[in-house]
Parts: sequence; C-alpha cells; structure tokens
Amino acid sequence: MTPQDSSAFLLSLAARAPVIPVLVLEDEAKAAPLAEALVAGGLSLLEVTLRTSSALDALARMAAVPGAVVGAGTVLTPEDARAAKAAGAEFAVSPGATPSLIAACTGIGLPLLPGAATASEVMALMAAGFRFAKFFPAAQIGGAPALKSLGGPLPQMRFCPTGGITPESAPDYLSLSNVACIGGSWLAPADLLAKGDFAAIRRRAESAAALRD
Ligand SMILES: O=C(O)C(=O)C[C@H](O)[C@H](O)COP(=O)(O)O
Repeated sequence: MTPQDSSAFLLSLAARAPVIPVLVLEDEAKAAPLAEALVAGGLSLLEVTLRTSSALDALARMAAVPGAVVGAGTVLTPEDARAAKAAGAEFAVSPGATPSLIAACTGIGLPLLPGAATASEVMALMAAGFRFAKFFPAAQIGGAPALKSLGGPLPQMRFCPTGGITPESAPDYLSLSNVACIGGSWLAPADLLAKGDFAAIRRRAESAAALRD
C-alpha cells in the first residue's frame, strides 16, 4: 500500500471517531474486555503500543472483538511492522518515520501513520506521498497553536496530534481544520486497567466520542 493510499485509508478510518485510545497493556487477559468497553463507548479505532511483552498477544485478542479496528503503536522498525501485521494489526502508528519503516509498511500492505514534529519532517512525509501524520509529542512541542501554525504553509497535511493531550485540551485540537482525530492514553490509564474498571473506561470513551457530536 503506497503512502498516498495509506493516508487516504487512515483518513477514512479517522472519520469514525474523534479519539484513538493509546493503550499500554501489561496483561493480555485484559485485552478483550478493554476493547469491548472502548467500542461500546463509541471508540472503534484502537492503538496498542508495542511497548510490553504482552502487546502482540493483546493486539490479536483485541482485533477479534467485533467492531474494533486495531492498530499497533510504537512501530519503530520493519520487524515491528511485520510482527504487528502478523498479529492482526490493520494499521501501524510510529512516533516518527524512517525510509526503511515506510518501505516495509508499503511492501507488506500495512497502512502507516508516521510521526512528525517539525515542518521539515512534515515536508519529508509529504514528499514521500503522505497526507496524514501523527503530530508527536503534541502538547510538549507547542500544542494546538503549533499545529495551527504548521497548517499555514502546509495546509495539505492532516494530523492526529498525540502526546500530553487531556480531556480539557482535546477540543482545542479538534477545532483545527488540519486535525482529523487525536490520540491519547487518558481513556485507559494504568490504574483503571490494573483495577479492571472497564465501566469507568467505557464512560471515558463515551465522553471522548461525544467530543465530535
Ligand atoms: O508509543 C508511541 O508510539 C508514541 O508515540 C507515544 C504515545 O503516543 C504517547 O505515549 C501518548 O500518550 P499520552 O501522552 O499519555 O497521551
């Protein structure tokens, strides 16, 4: 899948929900109930970060939940991309981008949401054919005002800002014309996951889903 097709596909997915929960799973047994809670709350796009030993198993279990569209996050290398695809990931998210990662995702047909933090990085992605990128780490590099400024000279590019976004700051990002959706870990924080409080996670998902009503 080319970068152009990748971005078009992911932009169509982003229209489904304003927020992509960024998930760090230490226990794959929590994967299915977590995905069910998020989907029931109205968030169908899920990103499982490849940061834990359980991540690929968790991803596979979440991908089997009806209504869930599951991608892998923290995809850094071609090996990560291949492992994610084999586990059932429908897309990959990276905090940045390298030529080898882009080539690998193109080669195996895994849609990639590459990361960028500066105008030069965004321009390099545009030159490769992308029209949709993760803006990371969003809050720390200037937040919604920085993203709005990038949209001046680079209006063709759309973004999924991620990093340091809260329920309070989310509307500032979602109001920007170059934002397709946002990502964040606040939907399923470690304490709620440890307690198995899926009802609370579902309520957080409902509030997040309502951000674009
Ligand atoms: O794992 C990745 O690939 C990342 O790029 C990092 C995540 O996007 C952030 O960890 C989001 O987490 P919060 O800032 O807590 O919302």
